[in-house]
Amino acid sequence: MTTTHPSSRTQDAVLSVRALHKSFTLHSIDGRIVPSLHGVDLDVHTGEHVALAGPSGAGKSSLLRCIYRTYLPDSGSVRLRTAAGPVELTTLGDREMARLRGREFGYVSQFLAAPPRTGPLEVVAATGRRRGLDRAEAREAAAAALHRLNLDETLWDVDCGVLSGGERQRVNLAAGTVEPPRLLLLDEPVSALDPANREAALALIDSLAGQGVAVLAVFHDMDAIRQLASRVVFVADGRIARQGAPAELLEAVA
Ligand SMILES: Nc1ncnc2c1ncn2[C@@H]1O[C@H](COP(=O)(O)OP(=O)(O)OP(=O)(O)O)[C@@H](O)[C@H]1O
Repeated sequence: MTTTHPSSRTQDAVLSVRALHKSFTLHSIDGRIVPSLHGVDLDVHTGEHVALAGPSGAGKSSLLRCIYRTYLPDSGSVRLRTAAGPVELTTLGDREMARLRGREFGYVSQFLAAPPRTGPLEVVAATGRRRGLDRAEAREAAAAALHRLNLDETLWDVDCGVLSGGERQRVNLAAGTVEPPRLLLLDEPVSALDPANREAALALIDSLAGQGVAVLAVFHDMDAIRQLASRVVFVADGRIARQGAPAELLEAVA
């Protein structure tokens, strides 16, 4: 078991997080401070699949959100290697951040955010277009992703708002992985899926490393971590407690 991963080389990391701190102020409860992250350091490299594990409330989702800047960290650095070179995300302007989110990195949350009266094919194809595909290519790639995740074709033009939780999760994952960016952040991407659909989703996620994508994913499911991860990072109380190969680390915490 290691506390510092041997391949932590900042220079060629796709993602480099340093000394990241985040706390929340609950203004409705006398300004109570809820600590969330305490100085997280993490590198993720091309083709690596890093799984974030740890107890509920440990700070795993907060870490993903601080990287994607859904949450603004209190301090620290989040550096993304882009086509134009390394970019510091914590201080980036909103317009440039929106551009990078479209093309350079993606975040698959547990919840599907789709415009009203929009069907799965359109939602997934729209992400493909933002990632540089033309209209026809985007529809083709979207159809392939939805097929791969076994979403029944009769649902492809149905308002996403009426889909079941598992169907929405598959649409979300299809959108996240279509024409995948260099870094994908996944927050419990298979939590609502039945066994057959879960296997299809895990296979899709597993294929990303071969396409040169770096994946940073939160999983509660230890079997999924064993199946997919090249490294597991165990988060506890807002800190990285341990990290290493899944076989050694999961055995140690079992
Ligand atoms: N928007 C928020 N406002 C206030 N506190 C928050 C907010 N988001 C997260 N927290 C707090 O930060 C801490 C870490 O939460 P986080 O969701 O990151 O944990 P987690 O490890 O992802 O948990 P889980 O596995 O249950 O999803 C928790 O104490 C949580 O209550």
